[in-house]
Amino acid sequence: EPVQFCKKKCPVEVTKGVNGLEKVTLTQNKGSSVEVYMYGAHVTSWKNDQGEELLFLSNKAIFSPPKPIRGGIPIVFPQFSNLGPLPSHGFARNRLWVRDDYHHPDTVRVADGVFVDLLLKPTEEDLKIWPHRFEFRLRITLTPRGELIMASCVKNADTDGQPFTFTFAHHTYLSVSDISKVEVKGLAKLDYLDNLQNRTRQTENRDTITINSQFDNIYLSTPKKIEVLDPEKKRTIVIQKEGLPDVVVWNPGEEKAKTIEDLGEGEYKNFVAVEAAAIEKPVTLKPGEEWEGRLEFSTRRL
Ligand SMILES: O=P(O)(O)OC[C@H]1O[C@H](O)[C@H](O)[C@@H](O)[C@@H]1O
Repeated sequence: EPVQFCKKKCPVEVTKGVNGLEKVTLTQNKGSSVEVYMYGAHVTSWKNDQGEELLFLSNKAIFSPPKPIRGGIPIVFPQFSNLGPLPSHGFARNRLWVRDDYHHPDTVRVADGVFVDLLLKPTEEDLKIWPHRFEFRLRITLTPRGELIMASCVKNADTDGQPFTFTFAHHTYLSVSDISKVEVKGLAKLDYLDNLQNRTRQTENRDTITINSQFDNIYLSTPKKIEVLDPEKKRTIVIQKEGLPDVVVWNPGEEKAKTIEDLGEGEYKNFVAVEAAAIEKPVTLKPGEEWEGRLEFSTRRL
């Protein structure tokens, strides 16, 4: 008989998820929860105090390594898209991360709440395609008020080696009732790179972004706060970030969605990817140096 520590539901539970993949569930008393797969350090679910799911997860998501999981919050590291020699979006999203409960870098800000600490280090195989001894620490916190916080710390652990350079994104699939009604606020007047036009630089002239077809822009040097309004669900998802200057806004639209095998029919309507990122100015770390990023999600009634 295992010793029972928690009389109530354990705030941090490790169970087997889809296909037996290890999953960590964080819960708070008021009913909020977060689910994280060790495969990819991939958050697949976040529910607020009202028990509403805020993240989109495809009905056809494939939980089978090395396929990345379609939906939730994939970690894009050390390369965004095809901006380098690695496979698109790097490899962190299709590696098995480990629990890192005993090493808390002082530099990562601790918030009140339940959290899990995850770690990714390169295998010998990884070093063949990206020859840099990095340590990626990720603390995923669920606050007492049901907010989700992702705190990242990347270290160049190759103490007598070379500097390395990376790009990064939290590829967040936010759940929305209808993509054509969603409003993204906080990106007015900013320059962006249009991924659909060879990343040519343009300027956003709208105050509020609405999406009616395939959309794939990298907004540059964005403010710390971005809001995603869902009028049908009468709620706003608030994104606050530090160390992540860029924001990718992506939706494949109807035609492109049909070519994505792990996306169900019509499911493109039910998400908008709003990705806090560091892309335009890649991050370079000398041996021993660390980089930090912080992302916080909360909800508000409209
Ligand atoms: O299908 P994936 O490799 O997960 O990439 C999905 C999408 O990620 C980002 O949002 C890029 O800006 C898009 O160009 C890409 O299509």
